[in-house]
This record gives sequence, C-alpha cells and structure tokens, in this order.
Amino acid sequence: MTTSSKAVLTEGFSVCGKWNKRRYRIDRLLGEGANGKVFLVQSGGQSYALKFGFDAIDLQMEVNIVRELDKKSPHPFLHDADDVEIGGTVYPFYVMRYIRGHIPRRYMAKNGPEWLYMIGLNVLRKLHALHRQGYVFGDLKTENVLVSGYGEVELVDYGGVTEKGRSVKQFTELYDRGFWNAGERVADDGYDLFGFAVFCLQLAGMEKKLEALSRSLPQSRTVDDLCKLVEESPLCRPVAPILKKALLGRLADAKEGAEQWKRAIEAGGVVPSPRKGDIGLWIKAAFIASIGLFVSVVWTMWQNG
Ligand SMILES: Nc1ncnc2c1ncn2[C@@H]1O[C@H](COP(=O)(O)OP(=O)(O)OP(=O)(O)O)[C@@H](O)[C@H]1O
Repeated sequence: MTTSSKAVLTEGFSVCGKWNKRRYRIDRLLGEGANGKVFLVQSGGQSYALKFGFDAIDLQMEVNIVRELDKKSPHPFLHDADDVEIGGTVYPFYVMRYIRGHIPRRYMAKNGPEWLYMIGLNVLRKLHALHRQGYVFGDLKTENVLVSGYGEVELVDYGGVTEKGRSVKQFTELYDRGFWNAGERVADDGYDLFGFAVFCLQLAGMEKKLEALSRSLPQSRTVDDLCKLVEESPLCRPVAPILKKALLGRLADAKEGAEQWKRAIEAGGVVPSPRKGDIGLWIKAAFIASIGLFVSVVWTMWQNG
C-alpha cells in the first residue's frame, strides 16, 4: 500500500471506499497533524470526520485501537475504514464520529478562562474511563481535546493510545514526562496525569514560560520548574495542589484526581455557571427530548395494543 501526504483533497471532492464502497463528500479541512489530515465529510445525510493517514501502518494501528475501545462503548466512534485510489495511488483512511466542538483555547476565549476548571474535570473523567479499559491516551495536548456545551470534552486522535505497561508510542515533547526528567515514557495512569498538568498550564496562560523552559538543556529540565509555574499562575491556584501531585506522580489515578479536582473547584467557588442563553437552550432541548420520549412511549403502547 502506498501513501502520500501530497493528496490534494478539497471541498466538494468525493471519496469512494475501494472495499466498502461508501461515498464521502468532503466539506472542509478540520485539522492537520504530523500523522494525517482530518476532514469534515457528508455521507447519507450525516456528518463524519474522515482521517487520511500519512503512514498506512500507523493508521491501521490507530484503527485497531479505536475498534478495541468501541467494543465497550455504547456510542461507537469508528464508522468505516477503507482505502481510496486517487490518480493510481492508494490512500488509507478511516471515518469516525464528527465531534462538534472547539479546541479549549478557543472555547475559553469565547466563554471565559474560568472554564478551565470544568474542562479539567471532564478531561480527568475521560482519562479515567480510558484507563479503566487498560489504555493510556499518550498524546494528551490542547489540540487533541474538543470542548462543547457546558465544558463537555471529547478526546480526539487515538494515534497515541497505548496499552498500559508498553512504551508510549506517540507523544508531544512538551507534555512528555520523559522530556522533563520526571519519569519513564511508559504507559501508566501517571503518564497521562503528567500530560494533563502540562495541558492545564498551557491553558492557564503559562505557554510562553513553558516554551522557554523547554529550550533549556535536557539535564536542567526539572519537574520543580513546572511546579513553580503552577504556583505562579493565578488561574491554577484553586487546583494547584492537584496539579503538583499530577506532576510529581503522587496521584493514585485519574479518578482520585477528578474527585479532588471537583472538591477543590467547589470549595474555591470557581465552578462556572452557564450563560443565560445556554440555560434557555438547555430547557428547550430538555422539553423537546421529553416530548420525543412521550411520543415514543405512546407509540410503543399503541403498537402493543
Ligand atoms: N472526530 C473528530 N471530529 C472533529 N474534529 C476532529 C476529529 N478528529 C480530529 N479532529 C481535528 O483534526 C485535528 C487533527 O487530527 P489528529 O490529531 O487526529 O491528526 P494527527 O495528524 O494525528 O495529529 P498529531 O500531529 O497531533 O498527532 C485535531 O486537532 C482536531 O482539531
């Protein structure tokens, strides 16, 4: 199988799978990383995210992981995996649920920095769910988290997901425990929790200082410097003890992290409240959902005589 990053795929272009014969119309580019390009596509009146991989083997490994995780999920993430032939070259791709959301920075710019607390709590809960299945996310970073609604989060990019106990296969240096001389690059709960603390520092306005520290000599990079950044950041203050424990590997797991985080933000009175417009939307959505439920109950009763 040959792959290339040079495939020119633009709006309006249709991709038809070589094996499954499903057709996807490209709407727009959602994002691009080191491993592939992700497009918003339409098929059968539904929106999906379609990822073209730059490396066929890496993409296949990613698909295998998503398939494995889907086995225990009530909402499957993977929709299709196939190849497409364009101009005589075969490109592998997979199609997944489209996540409507913004990267945290954009969400926080729109809604306020205090949303860091809700986003953080929900990321810890997502990590806990993944860890319970025996995997570590690996490449946790701000680009791989999408936020919507009341700070709800979804993790995207399963390329770094690694079975516990193995070497982390895909990571980003800035978030990597090994890079900061704070532990091994081995998939355990603490690896993701370390990345989570750096993720929070990034969102709490410490990105320039983090970048500067990351340029220092490898032997002089220490976790103590990261702990100092936590102390320096006013936004981190209510959750500082938890972030420091995450950096120092002193949290038992993401569940403990989430419980402590929740208590800290409640005690600190920093739980963000939804905007008025959003409350209205929720009430409307709940009302519509209850009508739907009522109609389906009446329908079922009528069907059963
Ligand atoms: N299911 C999805 N729904 C919506 N947007 C998505 C989805 N999957 C990916 N994206 C967007 O596409 C971007 C790139 O995707 P992805 O991270 O999978 O690519 P990558 O090449 O593996 O990236 P990296 O270099 O970070 O490993 C993401 O940051 C996200 O903004």
